[in-house]
Amino acid sequence: MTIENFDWQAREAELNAAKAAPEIETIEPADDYTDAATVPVDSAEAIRAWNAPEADRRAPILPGWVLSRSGLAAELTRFGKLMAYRCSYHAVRLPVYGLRLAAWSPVGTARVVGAVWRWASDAEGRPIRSDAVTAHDYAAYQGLVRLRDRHVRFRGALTATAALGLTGAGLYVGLGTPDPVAWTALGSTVAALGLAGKPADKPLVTRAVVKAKLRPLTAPMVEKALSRIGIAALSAMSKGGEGVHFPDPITRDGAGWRAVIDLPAGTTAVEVIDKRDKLAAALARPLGCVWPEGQSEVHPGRLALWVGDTDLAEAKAVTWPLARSGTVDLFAPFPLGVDPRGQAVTGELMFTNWLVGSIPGMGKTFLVKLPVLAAGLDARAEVQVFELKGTGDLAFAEQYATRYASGADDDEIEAALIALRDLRNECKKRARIIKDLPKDLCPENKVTPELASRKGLGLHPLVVAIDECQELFSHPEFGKEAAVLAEKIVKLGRALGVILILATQRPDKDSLPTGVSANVGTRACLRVMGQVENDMILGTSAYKNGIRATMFTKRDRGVFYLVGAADEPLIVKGAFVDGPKGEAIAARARALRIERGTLTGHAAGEVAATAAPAFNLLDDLNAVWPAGEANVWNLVLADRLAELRPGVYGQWADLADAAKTEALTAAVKPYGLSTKGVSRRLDGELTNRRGLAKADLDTSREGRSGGR
Ligand SMILES: Nc1ncnc2c1ncn2[C@@H]1O[C@H](COP(=O)(O)OP(=O)(O)OP(=O)(O)O)[C@@H](O)[C@H]1O
Repeated sequence: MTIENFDWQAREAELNAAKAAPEIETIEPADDYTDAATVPVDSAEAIRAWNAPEADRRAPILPGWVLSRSGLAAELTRFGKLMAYRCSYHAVRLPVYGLRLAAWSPVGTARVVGAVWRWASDAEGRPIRSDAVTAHDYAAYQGLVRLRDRHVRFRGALTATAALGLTGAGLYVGLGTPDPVAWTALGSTVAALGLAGKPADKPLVTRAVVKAKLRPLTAPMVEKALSRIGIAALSAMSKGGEGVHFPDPITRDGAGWRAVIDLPAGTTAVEVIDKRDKLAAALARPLGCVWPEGQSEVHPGRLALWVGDTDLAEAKAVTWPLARSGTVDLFAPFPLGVDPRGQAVTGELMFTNWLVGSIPGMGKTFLVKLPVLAAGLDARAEVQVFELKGTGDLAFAEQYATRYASGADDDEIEAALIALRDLRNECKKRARIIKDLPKDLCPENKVTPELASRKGLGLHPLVVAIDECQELFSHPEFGKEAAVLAEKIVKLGRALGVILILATQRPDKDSLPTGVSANVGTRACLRVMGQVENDMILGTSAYKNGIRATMFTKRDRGVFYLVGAADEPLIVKGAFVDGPKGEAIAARARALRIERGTLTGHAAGEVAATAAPAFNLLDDLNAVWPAGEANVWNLVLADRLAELRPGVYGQWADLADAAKTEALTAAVKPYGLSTKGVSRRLDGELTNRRGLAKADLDTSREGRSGGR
């Protein structure tokens, strides 16, 4: 449209109509709005109608440390030790305090005598009497003098009596035979006079405990610290931006303070966790005292900040409650360590596999010791240990383990592989046993404590620990098979009482199969250097959710994130069991097995299972058997076996058909299996070759598997 043909009249009418319209548009519900921005977004009706879910959060009646036995013991011990220290400190200095009091007592005597004299002579009335004289008010003066005389008479008599009494007592003490009462009276009098004569600027006792500059955590402190850690939304607080909110009061929690904070809208707890070191600097506390955690179940912007009195890394090593005595029921939790508040943390072994990871030297092997020892202290459990570093860190387990190997060579790595193969078969065997059990004995199709306790049934807990498992999984020859087996065991063994504990110092996808890391239930991660390792051990998205073992420093030995043991991820300082203690506990584990009659395998001096043949032909045949076939030719089976395990049967693949048939016939003979003629139609012609029957194979396998 050009300016010439613009309809001025229409436009003017439009403007007039607009002027006449009311300034505020009233909105009727039935209006047909075309402009969404004009629709009110807060509906009072909807708010009224909303039946809000119960969201009260109740503060605990008693602080956490009172309810936990270890927390209470820790607080009482701390208080008792402090008191004992204070008493000894002052007891040693008692003579000095006595001398000080004796030295000050003459001045004290003078002060007391002066005060008594002023009182007895009614000295306080003197200024008023002087005022009456100055004012020539003789009547008032006479009244005051009478009052004074009355006072002086009464007070003088009282003072004289007291003085006589004290003099008598003094003479009695001084001239009579000294007795404890007399000495106590004298000492108390001198002490009281000494205190009365104490110069105002000199203390009698020196301070036993000079308080560290620890101040209670307060809201302004937290706000100030948060505004200094370099997060824009938090820095804006000091310039009048949106502040943080404290939904709960800051409370004492264990040996530290706990603040729950709602961060400004749009800021997540993870952002703060990421800046833990800056937060510690802003609070002027050691890094090991400052433990921020997210509470994503409430909302991602909720931060729980715990500031301890002492550095977790500096704290004394945690004693394992089972170190001296006690047994374990693997169907119940066993002690693992303490959280930063000092509260006990437990772990479980039944129905959950374990994955432990960290960079070298942070306490991984010490942590693996705990479940291995706990399994030892349950006499029902069969324990197998493979320590593929070769330093013998888990050698204590030789006392009770059915299989044990320590070393970084192929022999030990192969021993671990053989154990995995056998575990896989054990899983199959147990699955069959469980399937055949009456439903009332095994309602959930998994091992129960009763079933695990039945001797001979073969459903006892079977715990297999592989330390430095990256050596196995990244092995050029055994790695692939081990990965497949471990994944199957981790997935199937759990309910069958077959538990794997895997520890690695190289959590990457070549050293730790993703099928294994994705299916493990209990994860413990000591210090790692990056997000990938963190998530490999603690689970996908752990890093994103603020569960970051990267925040541990190199001083945090034995400190780890534990996921899967409780509803929430926990920071734990693991119990410390040194070499001699480990041996002593293992000796108890051995004694328990001897008593129950379950000491077998390596610990019983039998030729280690690691020396067993590197394969079990019958199980391998079962694994490659074509589904649904009753009889199969040898040469088909030989080809399949060669494919399954090239390192063992690979040479058969190159043989002629007849030689293949012969080789397998010879190989199965020692197992009591014999071949028979099996007919097949080949290119329309019926061909007969040597083969095996599934029924015969099953009978032989049944015959070889025994119960524990
Ligand atoms: N719970 C703990 N409390 C205190 N110190 C511990 C704890 N666990 C381990 N440490 C210390 O950490 C050191 C290293 O522990 P450990 O040998 O278990 O490390 P690692 O991670 O297994 O190392 P590598 O991967 O090289 O085998 C130990 O010598 C021990 O002194």
